[in-house]
Amino acid sequence: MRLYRNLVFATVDALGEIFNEGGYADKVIAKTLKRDKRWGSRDRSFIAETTYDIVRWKRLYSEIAEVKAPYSRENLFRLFAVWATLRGIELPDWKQIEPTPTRRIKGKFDELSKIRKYRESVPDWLDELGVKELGEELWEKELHALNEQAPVILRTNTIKTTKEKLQKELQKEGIETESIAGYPDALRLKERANVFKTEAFKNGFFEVQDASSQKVAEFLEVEPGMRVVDTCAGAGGKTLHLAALMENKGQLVATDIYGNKLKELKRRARRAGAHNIDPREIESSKVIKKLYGSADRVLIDAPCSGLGVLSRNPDAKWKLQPEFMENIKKTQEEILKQYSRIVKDGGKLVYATCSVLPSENQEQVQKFLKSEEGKSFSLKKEEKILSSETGFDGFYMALLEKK
Ligand SMILES: C[S@@+](CC[C@H](N)C(=O)[O-])C[C@H]1O[C@@H](n2cnc3c(N)ncnc32)[C@H](O)[C@@H]1O
Repeated sequence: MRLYRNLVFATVDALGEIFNEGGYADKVIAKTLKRDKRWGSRDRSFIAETTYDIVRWKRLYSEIAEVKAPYSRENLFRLFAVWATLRGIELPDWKQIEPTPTRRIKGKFDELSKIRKYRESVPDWLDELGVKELGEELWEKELHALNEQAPVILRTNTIKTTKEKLQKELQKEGIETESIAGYPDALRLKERANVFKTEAFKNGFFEVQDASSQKVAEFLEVEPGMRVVDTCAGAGGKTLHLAALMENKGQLVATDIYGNKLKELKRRARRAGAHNIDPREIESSKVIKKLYGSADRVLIDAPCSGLGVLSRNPDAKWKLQPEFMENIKKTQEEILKQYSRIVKDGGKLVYATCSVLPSENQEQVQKFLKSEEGKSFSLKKEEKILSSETGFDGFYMALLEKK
């Protein structure tokens, strides 16, 4: 593989923003890719994938390169040199890249790979937490799976098309996909491609959504004509799926504390042809109180650590802090108690997270069931999805019924 100066420099700039200025990898990469209109799809995937790789393996590569935060430009080039060397790519003789002894890099890699926190590249505190929550063996497997590059999965928008028709449309645009057993609306890309550029996307025939995430809306057992509330709707990944399962019939209230996310939801809903969504920003507790006792179905896709989606969001390893973990658990507990009151008698509630930690998942549900607010609910079923078992995101979902 030949290394192109402008692509490597763009990657190093992106890494500087992520590591030194706290930028979010997805946003920084999206901005970087806008820098040069002449970049083709290969150039763009070089920048995106190399940046994600170095973010993913930050601790391991820093240890090998003997560099520390805050990273000087010279140090960022060192990290890049480690990345290239470990992939067998010949380093160019640019002045920014010092001659790096390949044998030394590989030797250090072999030595550090014996220790999990370096091999899987995680901060000490997170490694300790993972072991405490899942046990040594399961954490090791899960962490390894979460360091793999995530596959690209689409969810067919059944409001507008069928999976078979979508597959043909994409094929016409040069994109090959395959079905996934057990996931009725999902298609997996055989090769990575920028699906957002396709006519099929512009026409609202699909959304990009991980296979595990596609299970959540199904778990809620919605039916056309119901009154459903998606309490932590964000930009609407699951809201849009719920709308499709409800066949656009009934009422789907989508709330979130961030109005800008709901704006994005509205845009996506228009593209998807979903007409039964009523977005409501939670500006005060009144917005939720007004909904008490009114819904057949309630989804709480709770804010969480996001540890189950590390494969698509590897910078969370470095951005998460122990204090955040404590606070988010309190938020989850409060949200469950408050938002469960939206469910009417005989109605159902799904509590879901994209975390693999029992303390954010089954332990929260158990605590809720023992609380005053949870007394009238019973647990119907729950599913713990591990990335090491499915190859998709780590997720948790529980279906509760109100007596
Ligand atoms: C896991 S994300 C939701 C993802 C979204 N459901 C989807 O499928 O695309 C959690 C969401 O909860 C929102 N949130 C955080 N605290 C909240 C609260 N107290 N009430 C409602 N939403 C909240 C966040 O803004 C975020 O959008």
